[in-house]
Amino acid sequence: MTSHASPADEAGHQGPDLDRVPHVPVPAVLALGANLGDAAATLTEAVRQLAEAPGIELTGVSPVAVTQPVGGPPGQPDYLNLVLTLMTRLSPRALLAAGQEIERTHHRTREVRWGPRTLDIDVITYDDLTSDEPDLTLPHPRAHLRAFVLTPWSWMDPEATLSGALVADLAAQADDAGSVRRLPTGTEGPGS
Ligand SMILES: Nc1ncnc2c1ncn2[C@@H]1O[C@H](COP(=O)(O)OP(=O)(O)OP(=O)(O)O)[C@@H](O)[C@H]1O
Ligand SMILES: Nc1nc2c(c(=O)[nH]1)N=C(CO)CN2
Repeated sequence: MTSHASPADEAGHQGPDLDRVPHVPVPAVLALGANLGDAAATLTEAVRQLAEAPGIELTGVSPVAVTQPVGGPPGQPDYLNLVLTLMTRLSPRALLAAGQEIERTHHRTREVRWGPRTLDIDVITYDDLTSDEPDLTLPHPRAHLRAFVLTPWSWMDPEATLSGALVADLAAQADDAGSVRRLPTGTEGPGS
C-alpha cells in the first residue's frame, strides 16, 4: 500500500495526487469494452498494446464476456468486455492517458454518451486510491453497478474485492447481471 495524499491546498481541499509516480509498482484494474467493428480483434490488439506499454506489467486477463449494451442509444450491437489486472509504475493519470492513447489508435471518438465505440478503456482501481476528480474518479464511479465489468473480473478472480465487497457478489446484484455471458470457447478472443 502506498500513500498518495497531497497536502491540503489553499481552499482546504485535500485529494490524492493523481500525477504522483509510485516508488514501487502498484496494482491496478482496467476494464475494456468494444462494440463496433471487429470487437474481438480490437480487444486482442489492445491487450497486446497494454502488455507492451512502458510501465505496465499485465498480471491477469479475464475471459471475454458478450454483454448487452447498458445505457446509450437503442439498437447498439452487443459489446465484448474483459478486465485486466496489472502492476504499474505509472501515475494514475499516466495510466489513464496510456489507455486513452490506445483508444485513439483504434479511432475511438466521443460523440454520444454511452454510445457505441470501437474501444473503451476504463481505470477501475489504482492501488487503494480514492479520487473524486472528474477526469479520474477512483474507483470508477459506476464499476460496482456494472455486471459487464464485475462478471468477467469475478471469472478471473473469484476472491477479488472492490471497495470491501466481493466482486462476485456485486456482479450477482447488478441490474445487468442477466445480460452477460461468456464468449463461447474456441471463439477468437484475448482471454480464450
Ligand atoms: N476511472 C475512470 N476511468 C476512465 N475515465 C474516467 C475515469 N474517471 C473519470 N474519467 C473521465 O471520464 C471521461 C469520459 O470517459 P469515457 O468517454 O470513456 O466515458 P464512457 O465510457 O462513455 O462512460 P463511463 O464513464 O460511464 O464508462 C474521460 O475523459 C475521463 O477523463
Ligand atoms: N454492455 C456494455 N454496456 C456499456 C459499456 C460496455 O462496455 N458494455 N460501456 C459503457 C460506457 O463505458 C456503457 N454501456
